[in-house]
Amino acid sequence: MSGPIPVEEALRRVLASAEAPLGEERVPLEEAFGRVLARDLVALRTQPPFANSAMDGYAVRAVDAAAPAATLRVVGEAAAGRAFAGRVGAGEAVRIFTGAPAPAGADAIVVQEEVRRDGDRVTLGRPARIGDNLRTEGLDFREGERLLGAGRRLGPRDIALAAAANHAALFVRRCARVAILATGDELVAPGEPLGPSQIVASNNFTVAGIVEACGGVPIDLGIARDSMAALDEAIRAALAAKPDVLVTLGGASVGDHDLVQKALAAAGMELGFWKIAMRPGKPLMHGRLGDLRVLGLPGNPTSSTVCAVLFLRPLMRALHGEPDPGADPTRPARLAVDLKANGPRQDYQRCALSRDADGRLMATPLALQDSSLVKVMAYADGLIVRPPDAAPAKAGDACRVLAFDELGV
Ligand SMILES: Nc1nc2c(c(=O)[nH]1)N[C@H]1C(S)=C(S)[C@@H](COP(=O)(O)OP(=O)(O)OC[C@H]3O[C@@H](n4cnc5c(N)ncnc54)[C@H](O)[C@@H]3O)O[C@H]1N2
Ligand code: MOO
Repeated sequence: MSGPIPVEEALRRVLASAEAPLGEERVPLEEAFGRVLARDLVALRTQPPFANSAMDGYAVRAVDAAAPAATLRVVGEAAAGRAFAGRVGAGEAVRIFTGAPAPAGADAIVVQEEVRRDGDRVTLGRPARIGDNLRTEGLDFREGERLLGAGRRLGPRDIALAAAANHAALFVRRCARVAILATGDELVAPGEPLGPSQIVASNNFTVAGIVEACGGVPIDLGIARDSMAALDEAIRAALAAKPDVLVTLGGASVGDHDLVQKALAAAGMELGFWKIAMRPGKPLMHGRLGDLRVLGLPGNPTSSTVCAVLFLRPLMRALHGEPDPGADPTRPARLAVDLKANGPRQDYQRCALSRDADGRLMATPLALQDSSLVKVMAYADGLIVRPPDAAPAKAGDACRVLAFDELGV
């Protein structure tokens, strides 16, 4: 086996294993939130379909309303959903409400606060100009217009746009199914009785949450013990669940009880790579078991989380057909403290993020960086990314950070 590969190379190989986006399915609009469009969204209608009033007031002909204190005769009414059937003629006005179609002949709306009404007469407080308070047909969008591109993850405003464009259902990508298998004799589920050498499994919750944040469906395969028999059975259960991705947790390193890779190989997995030049997360494993993409995440809680953010998230974005799934997720910031030179592994330091007096993003590494610490991970705002062999850095120097809330993790 060759040595650890660089992070970029590992990401490239993980993304290559997505091959093509998952298939598409048609879902009602009510179920489209968070899904990824599989086809461009094209408007089925023009919005607004007719010129309409932006205000409650009177529809007039600007030519009649040019003189100061012009008085017009009110000949009818137009409300939202109920147009005025006639035409506004010379010296006439139509009472109109917000959203109502502009009557034929009218080319301006005078707001009601600026008129005096007396029976069927209305006297304008000031002259009107053509187009005043009118919304033109197609101001928003036109039938046939491409409104959203395939690959767009749908938020609430996108779904409103689809509704306005008269789509009752949308073609979206099938949600990636991600089976999650925790491994280790020491693990029990929260609330279960704990033996003397045991701890509570937590990584599976991080990964399941990240899967959901990426629009996927987590499939909890529970905890497998550190034996070939238990792992074989768990891998069979994983295959039966027909996931798109299998994530294993723990047992990825070199210890006598780290059997995950061996069990997967026995089940027919073709190993892609094992070990990356990064910290935490060095023993990450990637392979293929038939159609299934396998990501073996290291057991340390920080390591599994960092690997899920850096590799599982882009893999899911690729499976969902989102654009540029491997895009650099970092942004620029400044260091709040000095940092020592980095070693040969790309380093991901848990950090707090804040703004300085000038509003610049500042990154402060948290005091404890041990990869076993769940609390530090929960409290961190993000990660400072330090390239392999980075030189010592001073407070105020530029750095790159990955902000968890921006990535929804
Ligand atoms: N001789 C060496 N030892 C280790 C190396 C190495 O290169 N040589 N690498 C270290 C690094 S780096 C990491 S990371 C860990 C990863 O080891 P494994 O993936 O085999 O993980 P485990 O040994 O199963 O567990 C490590 C640690 O994490 C806890 N754990 C595991 N699963 C969960 C879970 N679902 N929820 C919460 N905590 C979990 C587990 O109890 C262990 O404490 O190996 C180093 N060793
Ligand atoms: O890579 Mo391990 O993930 O350093 O703790």
